[in-house]
Amino acid sequence: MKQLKFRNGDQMDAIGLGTWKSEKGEVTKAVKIALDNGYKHIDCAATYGNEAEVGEAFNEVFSRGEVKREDVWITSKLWNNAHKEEDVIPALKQTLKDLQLDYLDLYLIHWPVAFKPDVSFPEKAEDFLSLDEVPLIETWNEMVKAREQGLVKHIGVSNFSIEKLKELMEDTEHTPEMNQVELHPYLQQNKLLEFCSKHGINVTAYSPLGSGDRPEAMKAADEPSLLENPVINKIAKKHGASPGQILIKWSEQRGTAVIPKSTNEKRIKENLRSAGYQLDEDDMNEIADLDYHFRYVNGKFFEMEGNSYSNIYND
Ligand SMILES: NC(=O)C1=CN([C@@H]2O[C@H](COP(=O)(O)OP(=O)(O)OC[C@H]3O[C@@H](n4cnc5c(N)ncnc54)[C@H](OP(=O)(O)O)[C@@H]3O)[C@@H](O)[C@H]2O)C=CC1
Ligand SMILES: O=C1CO[C@H](CO)[C@@H](O)[C@@H]1O
Repeated sequence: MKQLKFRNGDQMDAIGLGTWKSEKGEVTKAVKIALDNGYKHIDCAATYGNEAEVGEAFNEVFSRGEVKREDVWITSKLWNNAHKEEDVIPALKQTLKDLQLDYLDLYLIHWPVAFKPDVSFPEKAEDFLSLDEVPLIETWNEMVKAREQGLVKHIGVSNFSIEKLKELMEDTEHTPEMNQVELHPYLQQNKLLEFCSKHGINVTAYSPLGSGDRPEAMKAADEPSLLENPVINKIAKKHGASPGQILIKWSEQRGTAVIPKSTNEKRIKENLRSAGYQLDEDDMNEIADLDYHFRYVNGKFFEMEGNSYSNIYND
């Protein structure tokens, strides 16, 4: 499997396990299966509501001693209601407590969007704070402090467009080390990848399989299926792989990290085995033609009449 290199020489396994929508009753088992079967990279977030259950798996596996904490890359994310200076490190400490860890490998600002501290998920325009009220640099400076204090090894962002990255980088000498964004054959993010590569920012691909288990309210009526795409299925047949494995391999082969979510034992194992395939030039060219600029996780749920957020992705 490919490794992503960080500026200080640290390395991260390209394929990790996602945990959004993994039910509390299932996620402990899923993370244990992953770690016992060779995963060395787990993606978490406070807003997934299951960090305590993920932490039970870490505690059990690390105390058994076969897999060591220092051999696993653990990412989590600062939720949008803790962007204020005084809220960032307390939110991180809560995540560390829930995950039963002393440090994270990577901590990300989840979105370039801020909510009021008592809002978990916004329902109306008044639930938001504008980026004039809580500038991203205020939040970022606390992320830098968290890294200086050793609470996290690396810091980065998520759902940041090129414009948002540029704005932040104008205000700081501490360039983000990671941008985690939606990325798959229907949203290939070529310009963003080029920008990130130029500035030494690693990229992680989220929703690589099309996020089929998202809440219905987040789905468009006529959205295209990645797993059922005929080109992906033809390439899968050619290699004796599953369509999911081709989608995961495609991201890994392009040099990004990729974090498919599963709580199913067979698919957890199958997804890690994606690394063993190799896509040839014809496969890569055919997949390159599928870039429809289509988003499954549409930031429109943060764009409300009367708030200051519009066109979050600068599409
Ligand atoms: N930073 C951000 O804003 C975001 C980050 N993320 C992160 O990325 C992760 C992955 O994205 P996510 O949106 O969950 O969706 P994915 O694209 O990973 O799709 C998950 C769905 O695919 C199914 N699945 C898993 N493996 C296979 C397979 N081999 N073949 C067929 N179906 C499969 C899962 O079902 P089953 O569990 O039954 O296998 C589930 O229904 C998240 O869990 C989260 O960690 C996601 C969205 C936003
Ligand atoms: O990671 C994510 C998944 O869940 C959230 C929605 O509830 C998204 O905002 C976010 O991007």
